[in-house]
Amino acid sequence: MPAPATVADVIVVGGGSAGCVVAARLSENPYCTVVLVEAGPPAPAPGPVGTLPVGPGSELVWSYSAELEPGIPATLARGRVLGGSGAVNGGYFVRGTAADFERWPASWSYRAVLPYFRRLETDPVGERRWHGDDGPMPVTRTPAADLHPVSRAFVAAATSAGFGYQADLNEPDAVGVGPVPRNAASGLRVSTADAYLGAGPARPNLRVHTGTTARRLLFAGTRVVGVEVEEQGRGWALHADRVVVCCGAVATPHLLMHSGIGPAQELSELGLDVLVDRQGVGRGFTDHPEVTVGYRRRPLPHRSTTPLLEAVLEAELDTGPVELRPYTATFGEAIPGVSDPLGRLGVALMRPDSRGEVVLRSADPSAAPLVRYRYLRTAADRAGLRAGLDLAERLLRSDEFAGLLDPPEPGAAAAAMRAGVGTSMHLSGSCRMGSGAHPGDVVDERCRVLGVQGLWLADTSVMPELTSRGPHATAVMIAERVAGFIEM
Ligand SMILES: Cc1cc2nc3c(=O)[nH]c(=O)nc-3n(C[C@H](O)[C@H](O)[C@H](O)COP(=O)(O)OP(=O)(O)OC[C@H]3O[C@@H](n4cnc5c(N)ncnc54)[C@H](O)[C@@H]3O)c2cc1C
Repeated sequence: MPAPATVADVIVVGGGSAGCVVAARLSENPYCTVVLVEAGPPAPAPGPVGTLPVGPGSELVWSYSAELEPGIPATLARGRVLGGSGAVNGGYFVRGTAADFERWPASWSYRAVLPYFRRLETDPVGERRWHGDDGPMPVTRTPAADLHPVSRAFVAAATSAGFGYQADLNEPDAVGVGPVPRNAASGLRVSTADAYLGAGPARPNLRVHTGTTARRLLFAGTRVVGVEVEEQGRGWALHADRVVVCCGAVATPHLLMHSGIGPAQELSELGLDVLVDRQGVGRGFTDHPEVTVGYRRRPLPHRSTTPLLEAVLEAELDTGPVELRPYTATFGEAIPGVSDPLGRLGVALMRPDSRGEVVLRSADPSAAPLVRYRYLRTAADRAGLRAGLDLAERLLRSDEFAGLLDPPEPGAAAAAMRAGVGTSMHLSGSCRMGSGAHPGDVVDERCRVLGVQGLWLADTSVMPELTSRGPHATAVMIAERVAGFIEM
């Protein structure tokens, strides 16, 4: 017997990095009733930002089948817990740059989004005109004196190689090497569930349903009227005439397609009814391909008061085309269930040309889609990544690293490239924002789904171009902004 239907002013589907923000901001209005639906469990107690609970068997992630290049399979993790991917991620919290937002519609210029970046954070570092003093997300950096020896050697090697030192990587045009801003406090990761929902007393006008999975959006004609959900095997309905989908860049296009919004031919071939033919749903996403140069570490004389695993990534180098990430822990130390004894310097291509797609494999909404990356399809992408790997090899062989590691053999960069590409897990842009004139546009500049009424998207799926930094801080900014568009 189905449970009774529930009615609210707004339903937010997906309680991840963005969804928690949207639900919290909308429910600041006591006259607006909000229901937040999250498939995963409630937020766990904040854990050390240097440990990522995403390894095999983790109960806090969705595992998707992915194909990075034709014939190169991979498993892709995304957060499945209140707080979403931001509750399990590496804690690097770097904004997109001013140049990144020049590639977005003019209404999302850096000038337009800066107030939302400031509103979401408390960051005592840097010039006040760029930063917020009283926002929910704490932003911290490892002090220079406490840097892990690997981070310290990396900063010294990069500056000796001619790269500028950048104390605040969240300045609008920041490039160079410097400490990584993190969404962490006292070494513990702070997700948006912690920062926006955990703080303060529960609000009577906000109901949070964890362990509840949205299967389909419900429509009357082309107006959204609610969401069909499943909780412990029972299906029931939630009703509202405003729905905000925040399921992340894989699950948002999946939910839209199962609701009849997507490439008509693909939906019809699976026997799904087509409500609106939108070619861009699931198509054209980008992510930062990453290849690491591995090395054998020597025993490290880490004498700071900072615990060794407080942060996996304390410092980084942004050159523009690539980002170099000197991980301070092996992946075996950082990810429970993973076995990898090598130290690693990651190299990620930050403005790749190659585009991927999220493809339905079944008409059953509980069946996971396939994520096809099509990484490194262009010569420019391959050359850009290769140049970054050569730089990584050079830095690791520099004097600054002497004594910390066995320098990689000459040719390590080429060998790393041959060994195959990995992913930064920054998948974005699978339901891109635009004017509506382009067949690939899925939402307008206020993030309303084109062709239907009452439906918004607010997560990394809407990014028209992936930022040249990790997307987490930008996801929170998008959520802050979209909440303002919906306010009752
Ligand atoms: C392992 C890992 C490490 C990363 N490290 C970094 C990093 O250090 N820095 C950085 O900038 N970025 C990082 N990222 C990327 C970043 O965390 C994400 O891009 C960002 O958190 C995405 O936010 P979102 O709101 O779009 O989606 P998510 O945070 O993924 O939220 C989506 C939510 O929707 C829920 N959901 C999905 N489908 C349904 C459904 N049908 N019904 C109900 N609920 C549903 C999910 O369970 C999830 O909670 C990392 C990602 C991963 C996976």
